[in-house]
Amino acid sequence: MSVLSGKVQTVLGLVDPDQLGRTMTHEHLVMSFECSYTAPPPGDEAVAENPFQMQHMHWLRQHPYSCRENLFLSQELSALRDELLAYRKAGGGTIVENTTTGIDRDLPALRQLAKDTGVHIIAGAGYYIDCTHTEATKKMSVEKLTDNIVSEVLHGTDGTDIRCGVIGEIGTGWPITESEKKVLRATAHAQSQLGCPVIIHPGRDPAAPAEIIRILQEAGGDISKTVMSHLDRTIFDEGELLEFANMGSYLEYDLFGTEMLNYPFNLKVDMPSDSQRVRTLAFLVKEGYEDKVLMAHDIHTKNRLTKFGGHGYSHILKNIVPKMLTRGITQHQVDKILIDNPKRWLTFK
Ligand SMILES: CC(=O)NCCS(=O)(=O)O
Repeated sequence: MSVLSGKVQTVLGLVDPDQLGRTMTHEHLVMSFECSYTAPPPGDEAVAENPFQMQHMHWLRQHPYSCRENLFLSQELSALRDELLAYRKAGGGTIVENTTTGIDRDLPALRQLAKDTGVHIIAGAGYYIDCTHTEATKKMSVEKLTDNIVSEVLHGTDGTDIRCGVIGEIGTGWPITESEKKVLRATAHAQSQLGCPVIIHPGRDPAAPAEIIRILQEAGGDISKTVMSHLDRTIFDEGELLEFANMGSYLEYDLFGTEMLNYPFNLKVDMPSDSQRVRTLAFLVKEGYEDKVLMAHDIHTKNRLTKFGGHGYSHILKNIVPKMLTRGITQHQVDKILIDNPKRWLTFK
């Protein structure tokens, strides 16, 4: 038993799990996504230079990663404060902030946002995908990586005493690199020491989630306390989805609000619509996975903020939940997905 057992760790300290309320388990508030910049389609360079105008909003939704300015959520603290106040008003209680080392985590800013708005914010420990690993990170042993992650949870990080309450999002690509495999093993070792929640960003291939679970399992991770993110753009076949669900992790649909015809990170992928996401959730609930499903928006670009005409952090609560209720998911099941499942996942063993 540690001092963390039975508690949830927010950027303002430990809280009782019952205090969390409705929880988005995969968001970003303060981050930079510069690592994922992709050049605009030929001919669109001028729009990409100056996109924050009404007439360019559709372009920005279709090409969010092709405008550098769009990749710096960290520049929008005042808008983020307004977003969180609106989220509370819409019935939200908690946000898991998945920004890890490599995409510019800013813990003091998260603490200030939590103080200003009353929303519980839980910060993420660990490392994002390979291309953001420094040379020093790549050279670290699994033991050293484990110690770093454990310390981020127990003592705080980035020169602060602000402690992380989950490990992740831990980034992986496809195929998974050697450096990412080391981080996954360190994640499992840290989790087995701490009894803490873990959340994973898989590569964009249907085989990636299962491969990650195998690596974590072999290293002693607790799959029942692990979330597999971004399933909406990763597994499309219902049979494969059920096979993966059977491995025992939480199943996260976290790109609600994302609308994109050509997904630049894998052009073979057809990004689903919100209606298709709801249909998949209804399928998983029907198949008996209502205790495993989680939801979020994974906001990581500016155009998705309401300030810029985006859907904001309250989209699920305001628009998606009513739709779920018309598609065979009961209010009791919605409460499981938004309250009970996050609470169980986030509570330290
Ligand atoms: C911040 C982050 O990693 N978001 C995931 C974007 S993706 O397109 O689903 O990989």
